[in-house]
Amino acid sequence: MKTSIATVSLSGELPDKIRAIARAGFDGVEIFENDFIANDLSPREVGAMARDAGLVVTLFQPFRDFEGLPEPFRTKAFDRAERKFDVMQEIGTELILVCSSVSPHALGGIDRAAADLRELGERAHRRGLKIGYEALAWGRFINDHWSAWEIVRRADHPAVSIILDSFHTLAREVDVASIQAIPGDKIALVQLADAPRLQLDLLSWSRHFRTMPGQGDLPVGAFLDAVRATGYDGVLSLEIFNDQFRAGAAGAVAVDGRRSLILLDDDAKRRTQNPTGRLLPARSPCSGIEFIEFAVDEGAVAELETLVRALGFQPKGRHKSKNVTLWSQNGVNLVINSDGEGFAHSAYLMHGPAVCAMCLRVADAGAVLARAEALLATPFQQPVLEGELDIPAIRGVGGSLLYFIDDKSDLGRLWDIDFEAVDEDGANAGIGLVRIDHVAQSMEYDEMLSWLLFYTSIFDVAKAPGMDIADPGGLVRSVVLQNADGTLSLVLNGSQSQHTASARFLSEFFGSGVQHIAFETKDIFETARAIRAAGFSTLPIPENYYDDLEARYDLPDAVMADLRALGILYDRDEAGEFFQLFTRSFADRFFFEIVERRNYRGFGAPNAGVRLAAQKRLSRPSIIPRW
Ligand SMILES: O=C(O)c1ccc(O)c(O)c1
Ligand SMILES: [Mg+2]
Repeated sequence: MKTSIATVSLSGELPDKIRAIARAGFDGVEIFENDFIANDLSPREVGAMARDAGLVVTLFQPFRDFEGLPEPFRTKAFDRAERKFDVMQEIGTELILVCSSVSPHALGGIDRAAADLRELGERAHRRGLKIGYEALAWGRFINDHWSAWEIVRRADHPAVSIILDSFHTLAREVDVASIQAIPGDKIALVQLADAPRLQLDLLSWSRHFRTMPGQGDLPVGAFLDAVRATGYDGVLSLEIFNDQFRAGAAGAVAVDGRRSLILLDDDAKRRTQNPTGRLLPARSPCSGIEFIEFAVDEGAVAELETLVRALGFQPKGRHKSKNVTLWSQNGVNLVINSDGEGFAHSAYLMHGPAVCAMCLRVADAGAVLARAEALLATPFQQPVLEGELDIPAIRGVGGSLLYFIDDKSDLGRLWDIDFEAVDEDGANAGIGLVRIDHVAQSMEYDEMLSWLLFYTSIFDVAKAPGMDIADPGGLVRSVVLQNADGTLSLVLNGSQSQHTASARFLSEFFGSGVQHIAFETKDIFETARAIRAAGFSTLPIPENYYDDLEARYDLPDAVMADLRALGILYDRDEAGEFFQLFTRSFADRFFFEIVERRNYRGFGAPNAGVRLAAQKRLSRPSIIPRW
């Protein structure tokens, strides 16, 4: 697979874009005309810069409003094209993208357009250049690949082919099967882009909201399958108009682009009967989170231990060579690391008391690491002592670590190998927590698509439709990623406002990370009472909330009374019921949630605004006087 990306997809000036594209490992670059015009290097210098960076210039684009013009516009359009051919020859690229006309002067008529393209093809041919004709979804007369193909077919010139762009086809819901009627050797280039489903006019949707394949909702995989069925084996090029990406870090966006193409290609190969070429290691099934690790210092360790003890955890193991303790309850494991060296200590110095790592239980840890590396994740290693395990790990959100263990190697005996068992009170079964239900990570809004692709590409998790949740300081975007049996659920939260809890978390915490961890209990009322008995109060919930619950649902009086007394929130869907409560936050950094599910698959979204407001009241004095 040869890959390329349009310069319009990235931030910066043309040289920055070219460097970022080369560094991310693309084979080629599409020079977007506006980027070229605004830059002060000559066409020759731009071409040399791309080639020196190891890139082929796959395309010069776009050439607008060409076909179907009456005179004198027609002659002018051909003159303009000749000038662009000059530029292309200096840059050293063969192919120009002609996009379907939106000109008010254009006349319709397939044969008129075909004749214009034939003549343009002939002129290009004389200079050793080629034309690729693309239908813009909002083109005046030509707005789908099928009509564009009819024009290219009738132009009937060896230098005139079609350019397919997944956005234009999928946004209009043109049947991708029709692509298979186009001969592969008449496809000059394939541009790929995804997008979230939005109720928006096609042009605004395309110019502002395109995403990398896999980050949106469009069936880009089905589009690629149809393209491949034509025999097309040429370049796959990303063309992503996206406001966030234009403002983001070019290097990171380029890496996301490469990741999306590696994934798309691998997924496509897997769908074919006899995949050729090398496949990535398959997504290894994940059966849950083996442990969550907190980095603290000697000062905070006692406070955190008091909290986790109140939540029913008992010390069960001590690391053989580090200041690290395993706290457990019914197979739910928390690791508290207050060692003065190593990764956790660096994480503590950087972020304060925080979750510094999570460990996933997978079928094959080595395969997950290999897949992650092939998908451009950053592996992590630190020295371990003789006899201790070297647990495979990669960098995750906010520089934290994701460890992987499996049962097919010694990694499955982690607690026996690296830890010495402790048993203070073997009979203590905790307060009923049985599972890590989900982990919520806060991040910059602009990072969300990147981490979404990171998780969905490496693991067997799928995204649920995103939601906007009202924080008193603004809206918070929330996306749930979950595997099929629900053993791994990750919630990504980000907000554009600077005033939400999510945003405050980032600024005070020096970066993204875990903001809360939810545990499942089989009896939330008992669990809530046990937390109270341990001397901890939970997040206070306003009476107004309970009055509303009472009005909405016919819950028995005794249940209502317990909900009120214990600060438990409630939700219901078609399938079942949901109960949740929250601890007060630890060091104003992170908090725990406890949930009880009775056939309910969601996350209590209707309650999130109430929770956020309650946390806001506790977190710090409001600047708005209360009277
Ligand atoms: O938005 C546009 O005008 C535009 C230009 C060139 C393309 O290849 C495209 O897909 C869209
Ligand atoms: Mg395009």
